[in-house]
Amino acid sequence: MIRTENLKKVYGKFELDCTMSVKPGYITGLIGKNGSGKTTLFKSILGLISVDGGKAEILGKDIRKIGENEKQKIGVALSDSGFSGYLTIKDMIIVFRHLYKEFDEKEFVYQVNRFSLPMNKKIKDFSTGMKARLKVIAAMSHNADILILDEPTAGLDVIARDEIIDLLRDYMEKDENRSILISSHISGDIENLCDDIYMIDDGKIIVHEDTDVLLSDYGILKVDSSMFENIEKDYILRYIKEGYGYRCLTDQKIYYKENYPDVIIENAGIDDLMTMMIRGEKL
Ligand SMILES: Nc1ncnc2c1ncn2[C@@H]1O[C@H](COP(=O)(O)OP(=O)(O)OP(=O)(O)O)[C@@H](O)[C@H]1O
Repeated sequence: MIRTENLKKVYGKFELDCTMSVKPGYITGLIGKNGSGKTTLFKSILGLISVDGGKAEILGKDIRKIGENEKQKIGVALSDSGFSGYLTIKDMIIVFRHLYKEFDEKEFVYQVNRFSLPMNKKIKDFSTGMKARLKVIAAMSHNADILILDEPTAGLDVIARDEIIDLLRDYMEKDENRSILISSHISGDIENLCDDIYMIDDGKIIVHEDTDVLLSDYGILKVDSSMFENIEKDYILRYIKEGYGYRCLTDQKIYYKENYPDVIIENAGIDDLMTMMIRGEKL
């Protein structure tokens, strides 16, 4: 549904260079620390900024050739843009009736009421949580096949984040060919929601893995210096020297469990993985 191939964007010393894909029926997560390039990648995919090389396709079409029909099938919520603060939800409904052929007004109003969003209040006076909920339900309001959501849970408390995650699950359940590309720097949100995870650092994809594989196969080994000298290193992706010895990231946890029963092996969450991939050294 989305495919990029060496999609490039240069801002001074920062260079985005990303190859990735979002498959139908999948929720694909993009995780990366602040400034790693998530918003730049989304804007490049959507053709909202000029790019410096590579390709991007949405729904099988080059982004530069995308027409009105395809645009109707994409729902977008970006982190640094939104609706004019001077509009109310009532005003937005009028805009959406004209903008989207498949605007589902009944469902949109249902969601607005469900989240107790005020119809007649100017959006600039909404709280962060209200604006975030509105962005997501607006992106979902017109029967899009694909949602592109940049940090939809940023700045929200845990309850509000869960609500948005539930909304996204409901959206996927309605049609098995829908897909979502979502970015976050909150690893828990990505881990709970996504089928497929890309990790971005300094504009480059550093890990791409199925969430299930990531949680089942990746692990952190804790070894002392002599064990570190002797252990099989073919499956160690990164290591960090610490007081007692070494922390090592592997994508073959079972191999070490079977062959080195005395070694402490912890499960690697997404935060551990990101820390190890970014701060750790390669052998
Ligand atoms: N319009 C711009 N002009 C110059 N540099 C930019 C511009 N937009 C982004 N950058 C730079 O590109 C890099 C990536 O920024 P980007 O906003 O894509 O990161 P991000 O991962 O979305 O960060 P965050 O999680 O903080 O939103 C940063 O170094 C940023 O300073």
